[in-house]
Amino acid sequence: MLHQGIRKAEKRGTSVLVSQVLSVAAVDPFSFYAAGPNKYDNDRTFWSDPENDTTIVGLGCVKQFQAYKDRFRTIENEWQSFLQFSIVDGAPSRPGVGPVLLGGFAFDPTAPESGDWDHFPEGGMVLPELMLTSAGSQGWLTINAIVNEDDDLEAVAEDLLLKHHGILAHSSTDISSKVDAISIEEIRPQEWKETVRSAAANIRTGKLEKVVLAREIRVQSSRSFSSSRTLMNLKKQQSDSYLFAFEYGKQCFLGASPERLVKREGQQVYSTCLAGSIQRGETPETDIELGYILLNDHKNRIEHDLVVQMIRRAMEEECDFVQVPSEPELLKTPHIQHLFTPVVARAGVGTSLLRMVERLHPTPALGGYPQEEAVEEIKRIENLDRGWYAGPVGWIDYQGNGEFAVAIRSGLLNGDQATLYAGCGIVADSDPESEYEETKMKFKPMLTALGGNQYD
Ligand SMILES: C=C(O[C@@H]1C=C(C(=O)O)C=C[C@H]1O)C(=O)O
Ligand SMILES: [Mg+2]
Repeated sequence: MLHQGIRKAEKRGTSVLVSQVLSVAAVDPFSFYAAGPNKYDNDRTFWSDPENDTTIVGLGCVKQFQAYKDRFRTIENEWQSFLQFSIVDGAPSRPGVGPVLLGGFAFDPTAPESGDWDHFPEGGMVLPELMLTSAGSQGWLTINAIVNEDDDLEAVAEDLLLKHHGILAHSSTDISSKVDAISIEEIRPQEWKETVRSAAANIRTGKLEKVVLAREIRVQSSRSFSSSRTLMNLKKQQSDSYLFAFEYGKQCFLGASPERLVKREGQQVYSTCLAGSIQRGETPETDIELGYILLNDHKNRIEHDLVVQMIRRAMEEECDFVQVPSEPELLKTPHIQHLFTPVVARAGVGTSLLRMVERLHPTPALGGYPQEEAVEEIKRIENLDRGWYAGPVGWIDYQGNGEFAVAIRSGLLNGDQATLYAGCGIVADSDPESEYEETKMKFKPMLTALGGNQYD
């Protein structure tokens, strides 16, 4: 394959991607991720979906796709032209194997920056050097190399072998899920409640119907946080969520989000409307009762219905046969239950996964309604650098399949410190105190994974 790649590079006068896929016995994705840092210092990516259909772990990076202006289209176009000169060998016809980009996008590239997210691009997706895709008992290893016309075949092959040797056999010592003592610092909670109060008042008099306001907390640990340990804990504790992790330098942004933005598999397109929240009950009876209250709560239904309305319209513009149930159901995660409406459609001619991401982001579940006014309002009043929080994170393969979730229930790990983010949908009759309690619930998945539940 490498040989063919170099010949193709000679013929075209350009560099060529050679992507070799090997079928491997079941490999534990967490050990694979944890084995990474020795050879792939701080350049790892992780993705898994709630159904465990596709878990993808990327180590290293052979090419970065980064963009600020028109970031979704730019990356899409660059990916497409890059793929024109590629050789893919051994790939089964299944999504997420072979050349795959993994990455994410900032919530709002035009928002002022605090410096916290300096290592993260406004839009950044990486093509890993070594990638594991696993699905049940099956696994595939994709090895990507970019070759040039004057490359020496043997040297390239040897280099690849040396680097990848031992990764699969490596058994990591870093994956015990033990957590350390942590302390939590809230950042201006009173000021946040005041912002919520005035945002709700503005909604009652203005043309904005909903705005999502987020806040952050800082967590300090007695030793450095480990992204592999945190991912392992999230996997155990939040098995019905998407897990994601993206390393940039010494920082790692990771989380367990219950919210799909959009998925594409062949011609099928899936999206999710998720908004409206209530706590879990302590007994099965109170849990059912709380679910019933949520399903019938006027304020939460407004929060939710605005999301359905917007997603339905966007899907109808880009797709055919859009199906949206008329009533929401409940989606229960260990710390919180939500109103949930799934959306299914068939891809329209000329649309693509990243085009759908662009069209949908930010939905009123993360921005507000109407979209543009809400994003402006967030910039004006929120006083938080969201960075990648609430932005789209996910993957796209060389055939256009892939999936993006919205990066909520997440945090930025930075040595022995972490910043966690949570927000909620503010509508006309939002009460600051109960919205504050709602954000507390939304911090719990990450807090529990990082250091046990000490936030009551
Ligand atoms: C913004 C977040 O969550 C969003 C807001 C919700 C709400 O306000 O009810 C529910 C689910 C999410 O769409 C978050 O978790 O940070
Ligand atoms: Mg809410």
